[in-house]
Amino acid sequence: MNEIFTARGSVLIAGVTIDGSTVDIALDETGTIAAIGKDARKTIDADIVIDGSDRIAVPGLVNTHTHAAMSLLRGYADDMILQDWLSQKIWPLEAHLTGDDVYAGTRLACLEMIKSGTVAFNDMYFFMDRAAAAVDEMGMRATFAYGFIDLGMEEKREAEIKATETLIAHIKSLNNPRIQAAVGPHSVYTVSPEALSWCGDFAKEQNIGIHVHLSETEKEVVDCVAQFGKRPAVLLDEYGCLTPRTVAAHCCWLDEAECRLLGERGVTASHNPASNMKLAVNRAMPYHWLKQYGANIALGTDGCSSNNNLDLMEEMKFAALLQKFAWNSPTLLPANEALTMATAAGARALGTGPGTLTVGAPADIVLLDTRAVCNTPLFHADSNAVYACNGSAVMTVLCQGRILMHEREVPGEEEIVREAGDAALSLADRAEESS
Ligand SMILES: C[C@H]1O[C@@H](n2cnc3c(O)ncnc32)[C@H](O)[C@@H]1O
Ligand SMILES: [Zn+2]
Repeated sequence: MNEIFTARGSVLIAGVTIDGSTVDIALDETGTIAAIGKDARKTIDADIVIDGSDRIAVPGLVNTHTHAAMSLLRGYADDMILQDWLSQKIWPLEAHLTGDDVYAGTRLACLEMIKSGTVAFNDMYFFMDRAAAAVDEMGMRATFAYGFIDLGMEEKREAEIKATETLIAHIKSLNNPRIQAAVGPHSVYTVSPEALSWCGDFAKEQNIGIHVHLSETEKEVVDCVAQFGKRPAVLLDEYGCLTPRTVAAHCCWLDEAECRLLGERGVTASHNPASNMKLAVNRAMPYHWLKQYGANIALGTDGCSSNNNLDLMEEMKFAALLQKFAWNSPTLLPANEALTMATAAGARALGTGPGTLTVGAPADIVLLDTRAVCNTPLFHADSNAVYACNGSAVMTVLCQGRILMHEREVPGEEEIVREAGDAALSLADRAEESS
């Protein structure tokens, strides 16, 4: 293994391009950006030097909505409508998941995210203690929520409460600043009002965030209004589930008043354009209203079964294009705003720092290849990053100053891919046998 992955200490990224200027970035031993500038190399006696020539530095990307271990379900069930997809294909398969599957799937997801420039993600799934172990080994940051689904059944609610409490106690016991916990009520159509109320109270008591699917489909809104007499965001608010630490995924069918509500509560709306288009949810998140009312707007990929990859570089382009197309406005969501969604807004959502390349910020840094075809010519770096490149332009990734990928090499890649492939086949076999 390249010794750059095992060496510890201060790091110098020498002669890298930021905003069109060539500078050094000096990182101290704690993984913090200590200096940026032409003479930053003089501020440290670097243990590790990374050559930054032919590289553009951007902040590490943050994926604010995914189900990482669904990497095992990539291509398992495509081209279906959401309710059928979940109830006929995904949930029956997930009933056979084991902790070992989630560990293997999360490692594959981490590998894929690292290779496309993501350093942190917001995860909602099952066996999250094993997902956390995978993330710790891979060196990324993540926030883990157990996917709470009670379907209105009291017995199930008790079990989901226990699973949530157990996960949060476990994550807190790790005392690892890269690994956080959240409460994860799946949605208003799978979680009873009693359970939503418990989730809101528990998140407040534990001083942690909430991760929820919100207004993904028109059916969700219509059914919610028919059952409860109010729209999904209003319902969530009633039960204390809209807070400055809530990440609401999708938000496609919010009306203007709900966008104002999200803005007032300081909620993060996680836009997942590829998943929304693939599942044909038939409306794009109202970016313009959410922006107007001050909501934090970030980006997510959703799981690998509805995307079908975890490349946030690609997702920036989907976001910018979908918004323009859906709302008939070529000026909506320009490249610099797509980059902000994928970096600073995501970091704000998960509390992982400013999500910018600034002195004092965590050294979560991605180096893009200026010699890649997608970066030639290089009139506007933001434009190329959003509209021309995908994750394959990412050459080096650092998280908290630790080098996770260098020159596209990630330690252990072959074994991670092999084990995840085996786990996916075995999972599908077990599901097949029982059907
Ligand atoms: C945590 C549970 O959420 C399921 N899931 C994955 N993608 C979506 C989606 O787009 N909408 C709703 N639910 C989703 C996942 O399979 C788990 O069961
Ligand atoms: Zn989802």
